[in-house]
Amino acid sequence: MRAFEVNFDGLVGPTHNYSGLSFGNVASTSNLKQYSNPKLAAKQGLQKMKALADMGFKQGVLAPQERPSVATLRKLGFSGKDHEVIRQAAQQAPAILAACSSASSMWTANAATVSPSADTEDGCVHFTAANLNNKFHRAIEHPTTSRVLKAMFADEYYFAHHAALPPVAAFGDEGAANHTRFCGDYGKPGVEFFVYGRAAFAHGQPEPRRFPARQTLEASQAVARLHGLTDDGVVYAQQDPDVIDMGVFHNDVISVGNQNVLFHHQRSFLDQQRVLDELQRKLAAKGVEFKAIEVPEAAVSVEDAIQSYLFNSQLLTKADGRMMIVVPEECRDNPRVAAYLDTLVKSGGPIDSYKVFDLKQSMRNGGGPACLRLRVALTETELGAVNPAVLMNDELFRQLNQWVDKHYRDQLSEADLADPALLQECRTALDQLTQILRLGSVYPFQL
Ligand SMILES: N=C(N)NCCC[C@H](NC(=O)CCC(=O)O)C(=O)O
Repeated sequence: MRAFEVNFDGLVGPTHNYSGLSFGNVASTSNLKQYSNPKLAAKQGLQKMKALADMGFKQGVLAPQERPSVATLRKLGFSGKDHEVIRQAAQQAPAILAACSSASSMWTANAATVSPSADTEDGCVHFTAANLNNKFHRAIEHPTTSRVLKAMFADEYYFAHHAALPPVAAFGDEGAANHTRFCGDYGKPGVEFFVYGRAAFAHGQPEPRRFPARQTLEASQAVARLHGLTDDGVVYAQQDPDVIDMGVFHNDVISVGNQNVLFHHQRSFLDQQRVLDELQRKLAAKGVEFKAIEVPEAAVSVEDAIQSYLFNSQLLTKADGRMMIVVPEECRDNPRVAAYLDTLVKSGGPIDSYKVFDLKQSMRNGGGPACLRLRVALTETELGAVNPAVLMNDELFRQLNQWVDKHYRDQLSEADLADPALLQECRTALDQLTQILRLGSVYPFQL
């Protein structure tokens, strides 16, 4: 049966702003207090989705969340009517209001880890929502993420949903940003590659000293167990801790994979050769010839990789079987990265073209093309069981642009987050969105 990779991109929410919330993510902390443009951010994301859908790639959309999260503010002791909760938080704890207002669910690579049916014991597609435990503003995402995913992948015959792992640092889980699936055909059994930043229950193992390691080995192992993966279909690797300390806060900032290809930096993993050998061996046992494209530090430094987001790219298989790499404009603006990309596509290797998108609104918070999408490999039958209203086409693109034009502001500052009208605007917009995407009631204000 035919099978596809479907990319579900996060629709940027109406409260998109720059609050410097992610210690260890250089773009986030350095753009603190800049004015954001939520309308432009949402449109940049929609442009990418539509352009890729028009090129023949399967593309879906994942809804944003209700922000500010009044429910979270109430848990923290702010009380009264909703607008009073916001007023109190703005006066007493503006940084907490900002955290509760983040549109960070747009980076759907962090929404969940997904294992396709060909890899799992029970033959279902498995989803585990990521607890995003390392950052408060992201740790509040998973309950709504789970409801939205269930509204998109509702059929229990095909889709199995797991709640987020226990919300403690030892099980810190950042979802698909640290997970790559290698395979031949998307519908055939593959090897799932889990990359972690530290082992929580081991002592004396290397770990970063400056910035946090968000993902633990134990979290990755728990997800593999929940999904019913077998040892011959799993490889674990530790990210180089020194590189985390330079600002590589997720593995998808230093490597990306698709089918049998891994595109990665020379300094991606600890014990890199062992990792590559294990991937090669386990894939060979499934009849797949693994190809690693290693970018040397001499061609693109770790700093350039972080600044340009070369590896936070999408590798997409075209109809002719060759791959296209989707990169942010920052890659073209960096002369060393631009030169590398030109050489790469002319090298005769599996990647023979690249496509550039302007995603600056998201990039300023450390979110490139790969952060903005959750990959779900599906057979034709499974794709037929997905809520069709979330799949991108001309009509949905038109509707969503119109919806953004109607409800989004084109400027947002920290002070604007104190405006109680913003909450109302957000709820009105999301209520309509759940009708467009036929999600039912998924937001706290709707429950
Ligand atoms: N690499 C992947 N897959 N995702 C990128 C996530 C960026 C996100 N930034 C933020 O949450 C910044 C929000 C702010 O500072 O306002 C984060 O650090 O978790």
